[in-house]
Amino acid sequence: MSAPSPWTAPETATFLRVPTASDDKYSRGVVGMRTGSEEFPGAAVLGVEAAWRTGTGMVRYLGPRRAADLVLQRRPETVTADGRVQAWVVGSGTSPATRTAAETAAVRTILSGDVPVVVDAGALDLVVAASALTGDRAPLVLTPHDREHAALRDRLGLAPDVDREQAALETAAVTGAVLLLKGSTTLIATPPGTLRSVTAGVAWLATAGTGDVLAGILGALVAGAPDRLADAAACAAWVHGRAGAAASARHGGGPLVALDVARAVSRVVGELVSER
Ligand SMILES: NC(=O)C1=CN([C@@H]2O[C@H](COP(=O)(O)OP(=O)(O)OC[C@H]3O[C@@H](n4cnc5c(N)ncnc54)[C@H](OP(=O)(O)O)[C@@H]3O)[C@@H](O)[C@H]2O)[C@@H](O)CC1
Ligand SMILES: Nc1ncnc2c1ncn2[C@@H]1O[C@H](COP(=O)(O)OP(=O)(O)O)[C@@H](O)[C@H]1O
Repeated sequence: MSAPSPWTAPETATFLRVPTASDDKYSRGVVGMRTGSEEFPGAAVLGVEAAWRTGTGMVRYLGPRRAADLVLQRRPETVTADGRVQAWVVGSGTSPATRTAAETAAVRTILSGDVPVVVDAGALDLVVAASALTGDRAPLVLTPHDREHAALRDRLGLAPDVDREQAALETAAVTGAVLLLKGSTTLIATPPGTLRSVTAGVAWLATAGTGDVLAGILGALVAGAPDRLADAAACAAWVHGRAGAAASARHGGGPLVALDVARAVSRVVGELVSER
């Protein structure tokens, strides 16, 4: 296996879409988010803020009342009515232990649809091996951190203690999904066997909620380019990393909080696209 190839700033800049005179909110892509719960309502706010800040035509948020109220308080632009979307984000701020049967059914319907889905945190338990599928399934990007990846592999019957890069490629191949494996080095593995790495971040990103922000960034990018999941994943990780660095730099290189990272995304995107 060859070493992963590093994803670069110029690749990120080229990937990012800038609206033109002929765009409207729908042509730019709409991201739908089923995130947050009574337990973790803040994750909904973080992901929605990040999606808006990445640049998207619309964010639809569908979640528990308390989370929806908090989302609207922070971002009244958000649409809380169901409707057509070009990408879904599911699972951030949810837990299989407390997920209702109705929510499980709703997420399963999304997973078996044809719109691409970012599957994070508490929805990863609903991902099955591609070989176990009897019908169609949406194109997926899975976004576990290392512990969530280990749990996913365990459930899929894959060996523990495999080299991280090799394991990422194997999980992608077995699930048929793009795998974005979070960490100080984030890996993006694809089912056919490509492997990219992203090290754009800072260690201050090791704080609660930054993964929820990443899922929002990725959802927005997928909605704008639903046929380029692996590039969207690498681009999201890169933008997230730089936003983390920018958020820390605003505080003298000190600690950041997840909402700072989401807020910094607009500037990171702006600077990248103005340089191309
Ligand atoms: N603001 C929000 O709404 C936020 C919401 N969030 C949402 O939370 C959900 C769960 O995500 P997660 O990554 O925390 O879950 P997970 O991998 O299962 O980790 C649990 C593991 O950690 C360990 N552990 C726990 N406490 C520990 C300690 N003090 N010191 C050391 N270890 C400790 C614990 O070990 P144990 O206690 O069992 O020994 C277990 O192994 C998810 O939906 C996410 O989106 C987050 O993004 C945060 C911000
Ligand atoms: N030491 C680190 N250096 C750089 N980035 C990190 C580090 N630790 C975590 N990150 C990044 O921060 C994010 C953490 O996500 P996650 O573990 O899902 O947190 P949460 O569940 O609290 O939102 C990921 O994007 C990860 O790549």
